[in-house]
Amino acid sequence: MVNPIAISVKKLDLYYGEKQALKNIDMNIEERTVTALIGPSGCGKSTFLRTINRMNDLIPNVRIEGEILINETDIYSDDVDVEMLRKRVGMVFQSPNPFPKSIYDNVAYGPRIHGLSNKKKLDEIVERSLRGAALWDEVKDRLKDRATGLSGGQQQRLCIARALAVEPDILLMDEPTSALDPISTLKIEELVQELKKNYTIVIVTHNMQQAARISDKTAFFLNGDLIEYNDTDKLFSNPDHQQTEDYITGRFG
Ligand SMILES: Nc1ncnc2c1ncn2[C@@H]1O[C@H](COP(=O)(O)OP(=O)(O)OP(=O)(O)O)[C@@H](O)[C@H]1O
Repeated sequence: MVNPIAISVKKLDLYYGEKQALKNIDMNIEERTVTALIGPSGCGKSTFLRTINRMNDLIPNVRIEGEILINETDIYSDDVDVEMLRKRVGMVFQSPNPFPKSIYDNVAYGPRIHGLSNKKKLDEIVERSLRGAALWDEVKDRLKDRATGLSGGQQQRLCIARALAVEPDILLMDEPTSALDPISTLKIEELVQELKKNYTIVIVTHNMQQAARISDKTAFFLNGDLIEYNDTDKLFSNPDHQQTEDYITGRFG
């Protein structure tokens, strides 16, 4: 079954000053799928991920050419409201980064800055988001405790709950398990499988086994080029390109 396209990337180039970090990237990402971005350090995975919610806008001297269409709108056109874009395209980072606030306030943060103050509605959103991030049962009796007292794995699921609270369509994850122990990693991987029923997920990972376990499609980057974008099973068992083969068999990277 082919899902509708959630993100359509067309001839995307990105430069940091003179240096080109993404070269002519074309990619269609389907709704409600998990796409893994893999490749050696410095190949452009995180840069590419950040283009999808314009996080690179915050970096000086970045120049972007080409298009990224989300819901048929080019997110780089002048009239795009970047705050609204980031509401629809949430992001989870490598190290869990909860705010130094309570568990409740972390999750309620996004809805509050978007103007919601009704306590009952906020309570509902906090519960729904924490359930969605598979954290509710562990924290429901201590919502007023500081988030920084949670374990690393719980903090990362809290960050996922915080992202879910503003009801995004797309979730970007930049190596979300690299700072976590194996059990917390497994929980996040299971959660990703659950979340893809409702969200489109793009995840950067250094762990090829993780990409193979959790993604539907895998994109292999090398020196800013998208070398291969294929069904995950195909890419890891019978890739179309020699460079992919060399990378997944450990010949470089
Ligand atoms: N803020 C920046 N300013 C200048 N160059 C940058 C910046 N961020 C990344 N780069 C360069 O762009 C290239 C791609 O970096 P990027 O972080 O996207 O790679 P990556 O594949 O995510 O690497 P890693 O796996 O190590 O995180 C690298 O050459 C990097 O040095």
